[in-house]
Amino acid sequence: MNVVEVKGLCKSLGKKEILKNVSFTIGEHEIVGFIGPNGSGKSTTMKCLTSLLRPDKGSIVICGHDLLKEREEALRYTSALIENPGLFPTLSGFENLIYFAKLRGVDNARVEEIIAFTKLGKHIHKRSAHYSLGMKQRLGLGIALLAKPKFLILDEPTNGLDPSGIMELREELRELVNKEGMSILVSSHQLGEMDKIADRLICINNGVIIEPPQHIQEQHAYTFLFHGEDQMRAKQCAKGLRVEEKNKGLCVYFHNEEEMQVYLGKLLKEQIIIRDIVKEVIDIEQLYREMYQEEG
Ligand SMILES: Nc1ncnc2c1ncn2[C@@H]1O[C@H](COP(=O)(O)OP(=O)(O)OP(=O)(O)O)[C@@H](O)[C@H]1O
Repeated sequence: MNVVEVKGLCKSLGKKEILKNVSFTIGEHEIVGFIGPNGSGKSTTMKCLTSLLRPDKGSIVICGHDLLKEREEALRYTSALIENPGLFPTLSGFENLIYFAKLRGVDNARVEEIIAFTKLGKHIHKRSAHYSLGMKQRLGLGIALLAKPKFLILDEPTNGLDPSGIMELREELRELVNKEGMSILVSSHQLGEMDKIADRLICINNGVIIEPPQHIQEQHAYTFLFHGEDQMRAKQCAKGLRVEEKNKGLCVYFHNEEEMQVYLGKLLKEQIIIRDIVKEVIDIEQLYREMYQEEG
């Protein structure tokens, strides 16, 4: 079942058409990266999903509830962190949490769980005005999670985070999906980061959803080295996959690990011996530039 179904979303702000017939779905337990250049319509889409903006046309269904017709039901399953976490700077992290917990009718046990999640330790009792951006983000995320949403929206959560903060966020999001069964839509214009965080990407440019090129979807590439004629036989085993013959061997692109397992199984069956395997690094940033230059 899809957690989110967006169909034919259109939104103009002033005289400008910002979203042009935007449609996509998000499945259960998925982390979906929402990428696009500055001003492409990511925040506008997210604001429509949280009911901060009303679309001119189209429909949004969250956990089976139509956001335009059954707003309360649909939003009961949704939580969002859009732009800066809206914290009260003079209150401590703990007081901020208690305030939002009361507002949402959340019990103390859940507050304790969220305090542990934020990993703020003794800082939880310090004024949030003194927190670093990473600490504010963690507290903001904690507040968004208080009511155990099924669908979490994060608008550029990596903004201002250093590489270790980004790595931590990645692990936290994966944990939320695995332990709390959440689906997450996370936006960024940093494709490199999104590529690591998300299971799948939705790309937007100029208010229009565009297909990521095939090579972005093939996120695993390995170069295999074989003896003599084995390379030709290995190529025949790769029917349906993209392959490139290189001086050093045969580079094969896979969409996921399972596809690679199937390929390795075929090599084994054909008794083709692999001399070496090298994981290729796909220059995702370069692909991104090409993609938006082509579209723009
Ligand atoms: N209130 C408004 N009135 C008119 N135009 C607006 C308004 N808010 C946003 N826009 C325009 O809508 C377009 C899309 O903005 P949006 O914030 O959705 O993009 P974004 O993809 O989230 O960009 P960024 O990555 O910079 O956050 C931009 O061209 C922006 O200038």
